[in-house]
Amino acid sequence: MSTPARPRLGPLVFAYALASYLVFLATFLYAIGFVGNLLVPRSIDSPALVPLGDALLVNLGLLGAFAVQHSLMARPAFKRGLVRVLPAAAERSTYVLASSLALLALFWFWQPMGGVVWDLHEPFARGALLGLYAFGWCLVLVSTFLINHADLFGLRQAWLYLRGRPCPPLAFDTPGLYRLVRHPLYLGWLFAFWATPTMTVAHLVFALMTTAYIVVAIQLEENDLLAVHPEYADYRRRVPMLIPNPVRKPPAAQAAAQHLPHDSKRTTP
Ligand SMILES: C[S@@+](CC[C@H](N)C(=O)[O-])C[C@H]1O[C@@H](n2cnc3c(N)ncnc32)[C@H](O)[C@@H]1O
Repeated sequence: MSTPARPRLGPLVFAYALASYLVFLATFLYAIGFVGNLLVPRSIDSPALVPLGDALLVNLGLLGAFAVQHSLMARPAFKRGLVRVLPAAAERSTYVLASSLALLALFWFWQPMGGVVWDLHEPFARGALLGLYAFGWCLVLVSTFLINHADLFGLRQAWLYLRGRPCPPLAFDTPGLYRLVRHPLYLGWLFAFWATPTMTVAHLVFALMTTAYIVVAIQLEENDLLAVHPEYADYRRRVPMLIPNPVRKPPAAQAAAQHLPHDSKRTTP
């Protein structure tokens, strides 16, 4: 059997993917410190430097810029344009790098606003909210592994390209938490952005705007998923978007109730 030819740009594309992934990792860690006011030089609640109105304008601009970058670059038409100028194997890494840089810019130029919306003093309540904060970030990380961490961050595509192998798209799957809700990763973000013992005005603006963005992003993402995976329509009918339904029957019981065979790993959450 002949070994596949290795593309000339393989090592470069793989190095780019690795570098983009490292930038993402640094951004992810910084985000935990930024939102939680932990260990970073500039956080969401650093001392206010400019008047409230100016700070609000800057922050809304930063959040808007991130939303536009993140959603525009995820659209299939944009991706088609990008792979005319870049190897397809570098497309996802470019998205990861651009999203990380947009977030780092947001963290760096963010203007704290002062003002306290709520501040819990009771140690148990504070501990509980900090626990939910940590839970949110863990949920984000675990969800990336459930979908496919290496694919989500462009490493799989670059690795297969380096080896001269084809990169078939992943089949649609609904593993683990994806059987409870359709968007566990976004749910993790919601926990991470809202669970705080001290809610400031700046933090509230951040949480409100990111929540609005998540709702819009879900619509766009689901339209794209429906176009590629027709079985998503059935999945969407049966599995809640963000809030698990504790009385929902497991899939096997649903199939039995409807006298349907229960055998599909991929299409039955
Ligand atoms: C940042 S992830 C967020 C996934 C999901 N919205 C969530 O909150 O867990 C976005 C990528 O995941 C992919 N995706 C979403 N649901 C998926 C599923 N059930 N199986 C595989 N990929 C999925 C989308 O196509 C998109 O490329």
